[in-house]
Amino acid sequence: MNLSTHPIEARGLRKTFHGRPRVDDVSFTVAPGRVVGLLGPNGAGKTTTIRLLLGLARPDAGDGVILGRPYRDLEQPARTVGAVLDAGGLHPARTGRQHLRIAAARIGVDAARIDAVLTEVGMARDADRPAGGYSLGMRQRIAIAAALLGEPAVLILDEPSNGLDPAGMQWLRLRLRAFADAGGTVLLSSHLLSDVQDIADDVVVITDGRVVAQSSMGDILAASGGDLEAYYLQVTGSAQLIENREVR
Ligand SMILES: Nc1ncnc2c1ncn2[C@@H]1O[C@H](COP(=O)(O)OP(=O)(O)OP(=O)(O)O)[C@@H](O)[C@H]1O
Repeated sequence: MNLSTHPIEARGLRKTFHGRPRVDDVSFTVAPGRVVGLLGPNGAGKTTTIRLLLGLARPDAGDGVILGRPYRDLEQPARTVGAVLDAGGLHPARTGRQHLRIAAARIGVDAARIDAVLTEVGMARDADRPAGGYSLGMRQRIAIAAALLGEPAVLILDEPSNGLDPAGMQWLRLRLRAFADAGGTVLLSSHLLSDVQDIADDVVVITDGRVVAQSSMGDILAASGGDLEAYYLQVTGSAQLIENREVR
């Protein structure tokens, strides 16, 4: 295996909850310099797949592999992989800056990085307010700042645009594009198809825990008349659902 070819690899991942497979034989790869969009309806298994890749859940079968190893076996996992999972996870009494200080100390990053990432995510002005008073978008910006803190080579982001305002979304698109263009590797889940259409090089679509489509964005747009949403609705079977529910 050439380690540099695919920094992110899902190899036959399977996870069962209460006897029902919720992630079932999921395989895909993400090459350096690529942004891959992980799409699928609510409950499809995107977050579970991401948790399996990040070693936060144990697969019943298959492997999640980052730079050739399971996440937990990486020498400096949090400096290798920047992750955004749940913007709700901030302690309400701690300020944004305190969260980043704790994260920086834990992963061995110089505290001087904190001001840099706070400025980058547009949170310098609000960094010393308790997170309990932050809006969803502000919490999301702190979560993104934490992911960038260790200058990772790989970003794995679960709905990173959640709560961001249009300027924040545009900043994130440009940031992720620049990150990938500099050789970084990005996996992001999102329901915002226009966002994904603008940024992703490749798309993996999951429905009911299984990969139902994976393709380059170029091929998808060529085949769908430039419309990722039409493609998505088709491959997830949602187009049929909408037709059946159409108000006459
Ligand atoms: N810890 C758990 N225990 C039981 N069921 C779970 C657990 N985690 C996830 N599930 C179930 O697995 C399925 C996939 O959930 P997951 O969060 O991965 O979906 P998702 O694609 O991220 O959805 P959404 O777009 O709504 O965030 C859902 O049916 C969910 O209820």
